[in-house]
Amino acid sequence: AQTIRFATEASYPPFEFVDADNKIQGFDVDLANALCREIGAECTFSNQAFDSLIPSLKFRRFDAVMAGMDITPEREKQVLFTNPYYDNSALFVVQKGKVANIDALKGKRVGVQNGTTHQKYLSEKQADIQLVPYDSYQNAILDLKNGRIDAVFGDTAVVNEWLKQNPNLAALGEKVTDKSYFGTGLGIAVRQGNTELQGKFNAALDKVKADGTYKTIYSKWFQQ
Ligand SMILES: NC(=[NH2+])NCCC[C@H](N)C(=O)O
Repeated sequence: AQTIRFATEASYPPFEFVDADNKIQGFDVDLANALCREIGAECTFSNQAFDSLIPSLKFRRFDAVMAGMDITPEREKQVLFTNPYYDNSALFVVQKGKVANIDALKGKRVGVQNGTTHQKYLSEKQADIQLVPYDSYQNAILDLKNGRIDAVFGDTAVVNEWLKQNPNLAALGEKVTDKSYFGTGLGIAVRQGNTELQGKFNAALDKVKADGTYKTIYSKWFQQ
């Protein structure tokens, strides 16, 4: 069978994380495995720094990137995306009672992961916020809990997961859905020109959406 090598950055539950047995798990992994079953391919996952995913894909170290990655016009200049597989938005998280509203984040320190749409959005749209870049969102949340930073900005489903694990954290303000950063949804990236794999993924996505597999996987990982 064909082998499809996926790369991700696995500190991003519920999309992807490393479990107690050192296995990469999550919504993206379950969905990728369902797609691979449709395609009749063998799939492998490896864990990389988020900002190295697109460069490594271009260098042919992997065949596909599935990492809670937003489809953006800027990334589309470098890679080819499948149709969106998840509707995305972004949200701030703070220590409960510490920050009144998004305006109050002016001059404050906000953690983001390097290479993400969150980093780009804040640097371009919220220049008054002091950005603190992290290699992983796990480290950003640790610093938020320790009070080294004032907020973290991440994908809504991931923020909801942090809120579940940390009763002392709270969401701040409304979801951000600016189309040029977060609006188009998450996609699987393949190399420019690899329309063959893109086509297989899209056909498999249609299939798992139609036969209920997608819904089952979705309900396993996201609270309704
Ligand atoms: N696996 C991860 N750490 N993903 C971070 C994704 C963040 C954001 N959705 C982006 O595309 O830039």
